[in-house]
Amino acid sequence: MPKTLSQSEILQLVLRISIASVVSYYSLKWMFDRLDPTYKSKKKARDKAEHQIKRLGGSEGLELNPATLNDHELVIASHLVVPDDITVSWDDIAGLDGVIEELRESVVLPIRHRHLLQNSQLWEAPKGVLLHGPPGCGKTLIAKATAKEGGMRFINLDVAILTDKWYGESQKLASAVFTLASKLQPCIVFIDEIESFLRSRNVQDHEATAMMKTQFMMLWDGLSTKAGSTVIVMGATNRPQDLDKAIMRRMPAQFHVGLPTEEQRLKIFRLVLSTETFSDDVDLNRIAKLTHGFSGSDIRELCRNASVFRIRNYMRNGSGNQTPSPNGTEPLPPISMDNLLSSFNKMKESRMHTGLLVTDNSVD
Ligand SMILES: Nc1ncnc2c1ncn2[C@@H]1O[C@H](COP(=O)(O)OP(=O)(O)OP(=O)(O)O)[C@@H](O)[C@H]1O
Repeated sequence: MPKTLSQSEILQLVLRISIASVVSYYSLKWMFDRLDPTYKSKKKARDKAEHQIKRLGGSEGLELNPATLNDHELVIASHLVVPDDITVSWDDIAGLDGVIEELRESVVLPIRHRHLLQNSQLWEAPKGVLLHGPPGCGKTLIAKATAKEGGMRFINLDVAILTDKWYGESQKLASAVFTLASKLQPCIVFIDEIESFLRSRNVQDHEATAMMKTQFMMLWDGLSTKAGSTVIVMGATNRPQDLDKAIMRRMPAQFHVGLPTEEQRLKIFRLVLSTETFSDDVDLNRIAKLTHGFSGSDIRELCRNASVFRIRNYMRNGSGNQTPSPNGTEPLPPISMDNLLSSFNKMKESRMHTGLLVTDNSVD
């Protein structure tokens, strides 16, 4: 006759089975984690995310415990930029006063003064903003400055992480973007090259990609209907024509950030050189005229090169050797017109070789 177990024996057995299950679960989890080739980068992202959120808690009193975030939210949070780290403000952008003024009125003021008109749905910031135009003309700069001026947290979303190769991960990450942004609000989710993952849907789309896009839009709509939500998706693109029409509709505020005109280039030159000393012979009007087709980023590069030319001349002694100037105590000479022109000619030449020289006169 089989022996019946006493109550304490049954309890012991249950306890042993429970302990064995827990140990097996964690051992297997540990093993699978390490088998995942992205384990190390995920861990690094998690550590970075925790660090950034703790900093937000310190400087802005954000009450968010990183331990309450799920793995996917932590991956997204690793792209969080803390306002203290945003060094850009409106003052660092030249020649784009019109765009700045509109963003100030439509995004920054409603967010900064949201307590004033809590019940007005008309004075709400748009849930989507699109900045479009050629590379290097200040789209990222504008997005960061808007976050800074609006006192908003900034998630610089890298679209590559949303296209995770593991089935189902993309959707979870897309959902994490919005749940995290809501916890961090007021918050801007910035997506550079937004057309690369929200391009017009077509039949060749992988099923998982199509589902991720649909889910992204549903979550975005969820934000729009949530009263008082201060999460803004800000997209930047060089190819607005490639964007899905449904996405376009979700970004009612759209701004063209084009190649600067001669007048705008002059303003950018003045701004970039405002911290430098330059000689009396520098004619900024002339250099602004010459640099037709240059972006703001090109102008910065031109000035940086001019500064390199200046230092190179300074380091050369009279015989032209690459040796420091006598006893190295002479003050650094100011940037000269010659330095700027040498830099301009160098850039023009390299652009001719790479075919990047703009010959379209419409921007001026
Ligand atoms: N209007 C501007 N005023 C001052 N600096 C500018 C301006 N436009 C561009 N720059 C300079 O060029 C750099 C690059 O600009 P930014 O990254 O904002 O361009 P972008 O339009 O986002 O380009 P991309 O499409 O390549 O991301 C800036 O960090 C800044 O130094």
